[in-house]
Amino acid sequence: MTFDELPHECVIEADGVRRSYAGGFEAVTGVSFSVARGELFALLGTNSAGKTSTVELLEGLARPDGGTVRVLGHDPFEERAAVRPRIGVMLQEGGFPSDLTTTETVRMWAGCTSGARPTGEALDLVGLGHRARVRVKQLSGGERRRLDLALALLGRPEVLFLDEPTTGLDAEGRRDTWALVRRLQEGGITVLLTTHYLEEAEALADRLAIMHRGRIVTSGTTAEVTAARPSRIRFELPAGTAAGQLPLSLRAAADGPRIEIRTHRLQESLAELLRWATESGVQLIGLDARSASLEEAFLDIARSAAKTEGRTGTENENEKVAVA
Ligand SMILES: Nc1ncnc2c1ncn2[C@@H]1O[C@H](COP(=O)(O)OP(=O)(O)OP(=O)(O)O)[C@@H](O)[C@H]1O
Repeated sequence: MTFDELPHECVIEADGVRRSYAGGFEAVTGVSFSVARGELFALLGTNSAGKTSTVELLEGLARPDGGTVRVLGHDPFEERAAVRPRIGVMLQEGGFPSDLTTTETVRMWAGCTSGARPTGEALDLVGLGHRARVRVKQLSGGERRRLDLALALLGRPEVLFLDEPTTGLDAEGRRDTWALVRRLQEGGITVLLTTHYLEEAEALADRLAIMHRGRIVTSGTTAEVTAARPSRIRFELPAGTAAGQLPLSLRAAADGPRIEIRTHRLQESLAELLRWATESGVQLIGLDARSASLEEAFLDIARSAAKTEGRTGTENENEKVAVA
């Protein structure tokens, strides 16, 4: 039996989950997914898609208004005492008393954590060992996020919930956090990550789901999510050459001199374009060909969902998408 054929223990399960807020607004409208032991699952979404509202249910912070959630085989709200010691939670915004040092903060937290790591180990794990005596108010935004992470890891959790863990970190800090998350995953931890950074999901996630307006629009591995999307070839034509001169099969969206060809047959389309350019003596300026990325899949989903809802493209450009 290969590894893939072995039955994987399901550690996180959401089945038809719903959540409404006061006034009747339904923020989560029937979300289902599962995460196997040792997997990293990323929950992505447009602004206000309902990611945090969903994750809070899994963390046991609220009871779903419909459907069921299970973490490590338990209801995280009803059986909080069984679940809480085995999970680590890094909320979007942690709040610390700002006059305490990082060591005092970790010690205080350790007081309410069973089987806590030694303070120095927790700080070293997130690269804050050298900031042990610094007061929280003197830490940078990125260092505070790392302190949040140290607290989430204090009880050696089996399951880690990371809600936008790298927001506010610079590129180096973000990559350090990714490396740490990978190390933790190698040690067998299961991770549920929400992020606005598509590159972060691409770098870390075994599987992911994209949410929009309270529901999951698509899910799978990055390859599965991007498979149905077209690849893209971009270039500019030199002065004196018009888009109309391109071979018929490559007539493309032209925006001034800039041409964009969307194709499901990248190799064939590119070969045809290069043959035409060589035979016609045309120099393609800034030629760039790439397979569909998660970013494109995300934008496509946001655009088509907006169209279905009768919103304009201009409005939709406000959807928060960041590429680190
Ligand atoms: N306590 C609350 N009371 C009322 N509405 C709320 C509450 N919390 C969230 N909402 C609404 O629920 C919707 C989903 O919010 P949520 O924070 O879950 O989305 P999100 O995907 O995490 O968003 P973002 O990525 O922008 O942080 C939003 O419209 C939000 O305004």
